[in-house]
Amino acid sequence: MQVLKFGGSSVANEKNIKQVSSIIRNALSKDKTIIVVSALGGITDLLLQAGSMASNADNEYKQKLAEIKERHLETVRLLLPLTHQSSILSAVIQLNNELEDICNGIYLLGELSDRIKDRVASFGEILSSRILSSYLEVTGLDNTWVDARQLIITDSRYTRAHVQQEITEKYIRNYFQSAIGHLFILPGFIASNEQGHTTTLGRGGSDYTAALVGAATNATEVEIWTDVPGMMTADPRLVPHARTIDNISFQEAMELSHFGAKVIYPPTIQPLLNKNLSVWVKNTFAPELHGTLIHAHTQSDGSIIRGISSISKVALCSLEGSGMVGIPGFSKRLFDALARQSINVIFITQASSEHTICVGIDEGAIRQAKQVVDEEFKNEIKEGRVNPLDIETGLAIVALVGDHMKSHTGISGKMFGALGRNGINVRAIAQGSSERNISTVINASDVRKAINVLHEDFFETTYKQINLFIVGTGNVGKRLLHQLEQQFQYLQKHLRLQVRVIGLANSRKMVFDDKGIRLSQWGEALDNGLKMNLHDFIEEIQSKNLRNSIFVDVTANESVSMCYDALFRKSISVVACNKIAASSSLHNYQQLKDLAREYNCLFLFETNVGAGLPVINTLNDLVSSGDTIQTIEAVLSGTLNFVFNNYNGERSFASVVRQAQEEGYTEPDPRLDLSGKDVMRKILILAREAGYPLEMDAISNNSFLPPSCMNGSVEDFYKEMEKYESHFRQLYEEAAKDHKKLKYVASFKDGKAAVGLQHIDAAHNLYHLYGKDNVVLFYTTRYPEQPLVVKGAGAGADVTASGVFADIVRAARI
Ligand SMILES: NC(=O)C1=CN([C@@H]2O[C@H](COP(=O)(O)OP(=O)(O)OC[C@H]3O[C@@H](n4cnc5c(N)ncnc54)[C@H](O)[C@@H]3O)[C@@H](O)[C@H]2O)C=CC1
Ligand SMILES: N[C@@H](CC=O)C(=O)O
Repeated sequence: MQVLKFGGSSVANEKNIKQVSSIIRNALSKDKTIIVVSALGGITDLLLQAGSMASNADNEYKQKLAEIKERHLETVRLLLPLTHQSSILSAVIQLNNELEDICNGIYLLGELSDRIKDRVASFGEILSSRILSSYLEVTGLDNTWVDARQLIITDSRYTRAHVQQEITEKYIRNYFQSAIGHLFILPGFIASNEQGHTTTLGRGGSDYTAALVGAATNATEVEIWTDVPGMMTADPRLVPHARTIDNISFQEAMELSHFGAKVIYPPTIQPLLNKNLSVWVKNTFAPELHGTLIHAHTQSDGSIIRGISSISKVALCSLEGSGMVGIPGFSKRLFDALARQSINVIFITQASSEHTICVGIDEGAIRQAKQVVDEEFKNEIKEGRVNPLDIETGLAIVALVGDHMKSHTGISGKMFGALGRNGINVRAIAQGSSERNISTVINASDVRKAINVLHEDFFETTYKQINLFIVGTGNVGKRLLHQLEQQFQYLQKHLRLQVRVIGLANSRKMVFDDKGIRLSQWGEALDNGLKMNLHDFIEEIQSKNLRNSIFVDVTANESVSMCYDALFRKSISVVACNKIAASSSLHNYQQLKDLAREYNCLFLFETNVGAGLPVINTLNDLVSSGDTIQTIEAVLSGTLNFVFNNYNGERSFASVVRQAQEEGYTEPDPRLDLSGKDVMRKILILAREAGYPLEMDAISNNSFLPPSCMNGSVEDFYKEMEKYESHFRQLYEEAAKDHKKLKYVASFKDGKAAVGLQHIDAAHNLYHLYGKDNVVLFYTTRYPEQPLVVKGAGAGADVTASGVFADIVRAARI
């Protein structure tokens, strides 16, 4: 014997009923079959509405009844050929007439008792099962319609009747043992009491009917057919990559169902659990899919976490006070008080200090909770031993569920780590000693992010989604976007990172796309975007509240650098090639680093020194492994190195500088390079990263640029430099006559930093530097004589973009 139960969506209309019949036909080829049917989708609500309207003397109930009647008649008309409609049509009409008589009675009496409610609601399952039975008959599947009220006997708690197990099991067993035939159709949800009055089984009632029948007949298979592919690892509306769970234990199913995965209502499956029978959850509309097998026993398929679920609209109620410590009975009184108001407690925590007890309840019940608890503890509150009940709303519970969590360490650590890295504040925690469920209370606005983060960490072997917000589409920005586009597949395949640009801006425009901006067409997308407003851009990033968000600053703008702190406070990592923040006041630099640490995110600016060269990371590695930086000697300006390598007086100094700008080595304002300011920033950053608390104004700068070149615009600067050509030639010739090269050298020694032009001879470490190269010499405790050297191209859009890219990957992999 096998039992198949079809829910309301499976029999919602003629098309679905035909699909159900093909599943039944297939099942019949294997074994004798009992079908349990819910009402046509939406009908139970309509029936109860009609009853309630009638009791409130609202004439509209007649319209509801007409709607109910028409839905069923229409289904019959569409399902059956005209020649076979008459008997079922008259049965449907007769049942609807009976329903109408009852509702007229309710209208006249102005009263709707629970008993009559059950009577009204029962028409849904009776009608659906009769229609299905007729259709199967007409299509050649002989069957017997069985009135479930004859087999399932309950007490008289109408609307949520309790089944009398023994007698029910006996009736069902006896009936099916002697019944002739292969196919039986039963209305789910309905039963009767000892007086023969109709009762209903409450929430999940049809599942319960199937379980009772399955258990009593020792069915080989019990299948719950519904409109989803089975129980899912998370709510698919929140997590697009949620997948069906193949196997799950009853206990896990119960935990997940309690937390929102309402595919089945496990408590109603208890009869099967008692008999160690398993249940399949299958999709009516994709029967070929595996579905979910709910086992009586825990089965290990290697997964530790089975699913993630959530409950929204949760309020946390905290009872707190010194008067609670060490005094038995407080919690009992709290729970009794809540129970008196039928307030369901969905979450409990109490620290071992016993100073506070905290319960989670539905937000809808907060007023009654406050009233009843404050009343219960009014004496203690008056005496100041307990505070009035504190209630916080706008919360939700997110829970990890899995039987095997108990045999694994580190699950909660991983859970809280993932939430923390994404700035999700955990307000309360509960884990039962069964270790089957770890529940956290978080802000409701963080639920989507939390579930996705956890899903990614615990289930997705595919990839982690990284959400980028990039500001700056100039020389470096353009190359970065190009590299991101080119490397998309590589990152996904080899690093399991799916990197999407969600927000993009320059000084004119900004654009957002939650699915990721198409990088082949970012220019067009930006042109069609909104007028750039930095404040709005940052606010949008914060309100999107996406997991694994990274802000990328590819500008040279101070206002942009001043937004980092707000981003860190939302646990959003910042990657910057913009040097302004790291070379701002020591206080600001330290505060930004502290904030990033405090909010579990990263502040990465490797490209601030040496563009794509691994200068800062090398320095950090030395320091963190216990080395001490004693001296730094470096050439840190790609622009100046390029200029002095290419200038020999044959063409003007200004034209060589212009070439450096055209080739993308200079700052957006090349005066920063020529004045030595850019080099000062870099040596300042290196000194700070080496652990020395340096300020910019403590750095001496032996500049070679005539002060008047700094006046006016960039074009004025070029014109002014032309006027000083003889000055630049003289600088060159003085060095050249001694076979020396001009190098703009940055040094740091004994806590002091200096930058300036120097003559370098061929024996010097800094001499052999070509093109736009940079070189950094670290003399440390471990490298006292021969320095650790980092050398290579130190400017240029491509190498800088690749350094920014590497920082993005670093931030993505935390
Ligand atoms: N070129 C190089 O070799 C290296 C450059 N860098 C740094 O890279 C950064 C960018 O340099 P480039 O791309 O050459 O500059 P760029 O001038 O070509 O581009 C700057 C971009 O920032 C945007 N921008 C400026 N102010 C903005 C604001 N308030 N809001 C939004 N967008 C704004 C501009 O619209 C432009 O798209 C600079 O900070 C520079 O110091 C760092 C290392 C090496
Ligand atoms: N303008 C800079 C670029 C890198 O920071 C330089 O020339 O070095």
